[in-house]
Amino acid sequence: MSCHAEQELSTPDMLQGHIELHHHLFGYLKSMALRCAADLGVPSAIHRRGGAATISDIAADTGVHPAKLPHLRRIMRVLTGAGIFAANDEPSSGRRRRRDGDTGAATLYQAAHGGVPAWEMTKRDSSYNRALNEACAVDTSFVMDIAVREGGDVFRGLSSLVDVGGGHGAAAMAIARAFPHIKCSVLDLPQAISEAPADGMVNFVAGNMFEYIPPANAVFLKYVLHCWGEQDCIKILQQCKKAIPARGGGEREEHEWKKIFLEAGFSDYKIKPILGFISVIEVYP
Ligand SMILES: C[S@@+](CC[C@H](N)C(=O)[O-])C[C@H]1O[C@@H](n2cnc3c(N)ncnc32)[C@H](O)[C@@H]1O
Repeated sequence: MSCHAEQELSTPDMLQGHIELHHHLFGYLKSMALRCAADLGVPSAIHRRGGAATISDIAADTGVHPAKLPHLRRIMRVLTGAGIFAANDEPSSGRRRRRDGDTGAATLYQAAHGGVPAWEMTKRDSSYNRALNEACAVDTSFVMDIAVREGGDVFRGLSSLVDVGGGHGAAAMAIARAFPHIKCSVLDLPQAISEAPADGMVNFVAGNMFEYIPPANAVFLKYVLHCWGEQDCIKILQQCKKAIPARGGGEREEHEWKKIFLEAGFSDYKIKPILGFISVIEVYP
């Protein structure tokens, strides 16, 4: 047996490894989904409909509550991907959004933990808190080093950034390493911030993103919004918007000028350098 751990791996190899790890991590989903479909009697329901049924038909015939339709749709998508069922595109099959109220009062996590939401559990159970923060940090530092290398252009031109729900700061640190001039902060709940590594690279702020986000040129959110229903996402994004100062006058890059010119109705423009960094911009109607 051998292992490639000592070798320098290319980005595609690293990403392939990451995908394979996720396949193992979530491998149980297929068997759980299959068991769920069998317990609900989905195959018989389809059979009784002559071999083809919509998700709504299946829900009606198996007694699945209408509020759980998005969940049934996801289970069927997993099993279709696994080749157990086949799908024609239903008009609504593109909808993947989770809405507040879809799941009733509690999420699956809450149902499995006596009604306690995940971020309340991190406050109550220090070993769970540590495990979750460390797991996020390890995965995030791996992904972010690659993301910054491959798509780091989005951070160019920023002087400050706040990573909201940034945990132990792995993403903010990757950004700060690649762009040392960007003042990076992390906002997270006190139980996450209290154990974050204080290396001076990143400024940690304990708080609640529903109440206040420290001001910065840009707000970064990674693996945060997917934890929340629609209404909560809107509240978080409203706080994000408040944190980013409205843009007044200032220096702009070419693509930013281009957007303004085109939105103003001009058809084209030309930038003519004339002296050092001074240029003339011609704008054509
Ligand atoms: C799934 S983790 C993602 C962590 C990090 N962004 C990453 O990708 O590794 C979600 C984070 O949101 C934080 N969080 C949850 N509720 C929060 C709130 N009300 N205010 C600030 N952070 C919150 C959690 O503590 C946790 O660190």
